[in-house]
Amino acid sequence: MTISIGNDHAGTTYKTAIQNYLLSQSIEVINHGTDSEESVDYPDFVHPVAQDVENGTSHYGIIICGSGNGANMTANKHQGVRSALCWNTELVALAREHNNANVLSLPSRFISLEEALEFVKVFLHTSFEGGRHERRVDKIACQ
Ligand SMILES: O=C(CO)[C@H](O)[C@H](O)[C@H](O)COP(=O)(O)O
Repeated sequence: MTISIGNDHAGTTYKTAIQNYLLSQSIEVINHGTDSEESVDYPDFVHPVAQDVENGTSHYGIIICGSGNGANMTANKHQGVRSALCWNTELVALAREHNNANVLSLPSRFISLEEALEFVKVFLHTSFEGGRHERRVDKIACQ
């Protein structure tokens, strides 16, 4: 499995920890995020993640900014990307089960690092339920 990851300065610490966790699970990581805490603009680091998911280079994306909103908005501009902003484990599970989310957006200034790592685990280990949800997810894309 390959995961693309992107973050702004608010997400650097969390990104590094998540990246280390993914590598420990033998998951390939493409790091598009900044590795510095110097102020940057989140779209510059999120569009490449969404492009990877859009074109099939990566199975999933993980994006991190302070509130998670800017990163989420950016990712969802891409066709075929379903990015979910999550701040508890139930939302993460539902994003996979009901929405077949392929990008997880994390608000680093509103969740602990332990929560962020737990959310990543839940995201990766929860399957799409299909059925009635498949019809709805199919209707998300603009014709
Ligand atoms: O884009 C965001 C909000 O939607 C992110 O939370 C950014 O990380 C945040 O805006 C950065 O804020 P800063 O005051 O420039 O550190």
